[in-house]
Amino acid sequence: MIEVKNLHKGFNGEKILKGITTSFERGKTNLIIGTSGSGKTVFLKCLLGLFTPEEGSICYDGKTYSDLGSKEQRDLREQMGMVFQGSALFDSMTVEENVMFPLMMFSKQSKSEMLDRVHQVIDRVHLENANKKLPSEISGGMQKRVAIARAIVTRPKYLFCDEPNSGLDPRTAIVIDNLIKEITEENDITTVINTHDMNSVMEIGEKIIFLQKGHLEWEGNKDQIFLTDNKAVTDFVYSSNLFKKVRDAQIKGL
Ligand SMILES: Nc1ncnc2c1ncn2[C@@H]1O[C@H](COP(=O)(O)OP(=O)(O)OP(=O)(O)O)[C@@H](O)[C@H]1O
Repeated sequence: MIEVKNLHKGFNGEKILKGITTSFERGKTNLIIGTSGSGKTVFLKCLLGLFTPEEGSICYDGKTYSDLGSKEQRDLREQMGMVFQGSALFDSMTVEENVMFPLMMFSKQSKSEMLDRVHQVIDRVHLENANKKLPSEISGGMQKRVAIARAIVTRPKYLFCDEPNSGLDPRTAIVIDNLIKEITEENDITTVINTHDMNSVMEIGEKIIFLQKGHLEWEGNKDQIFLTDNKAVTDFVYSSNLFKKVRDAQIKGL
């Protein structure tokens, strides 16, 4: 579980995050949504320990990051996995080498133990026939699977995903969402996903926080989001004509 209290972060005198308090449960897919520029990526980078907040605290299963020494902070960061926007795979490395990379950096296992683990996660994301391929030889959806495999190969307690669906067709996007949700449940990971995608909200939004100009404007789950009358949230949810039409059809009883 991650507990965030009164988090403030700014740059050059401009306040970006303005006192965010929330929590993310273990074994659940937690989503951060909000309009462009609302501070979602800055928040995710604070959770990853990449940005130091000016005020407030982030507590990971009882350990408050700012209270830890540099070695303990490093140990904690090694318990975090990250799926970057656009996958961020190494072009010149095969699928297997990409997935192996974090183990080479952080693990003291033997090569054969590492390879066993790499094959285990590659199988888990259903890429068993792509081990020796380069990223350029596989589809965008498969590249996301590699990125997920690489993020979980070190058995992280915390998984952060920045727009894991970007660039995918709607059907593949849902498959990737559900893969992240299944892996989160199976491994009891605290997963936090930054997304713009209303399909993701409907599919895997077990907890959703809505940021607006650096404030936490609303929080709830995928059912509650359709019941709220918070205008900022409804403007976001119904910005798509599809959702507007579904809502109008429901109101008319169609
Ligand atoms: N390293 C930085 N230095 C200065 N300003 C920054 C930095 N990172 C982000 N910002 C500013 O913080 C604000 C929020 O940016 P952020 O990337 O968190 O928004 P976002 O909600 O993720 O937007 P989007 O959905 O478009 O990715 C923006 O005004 C941005 O310019």
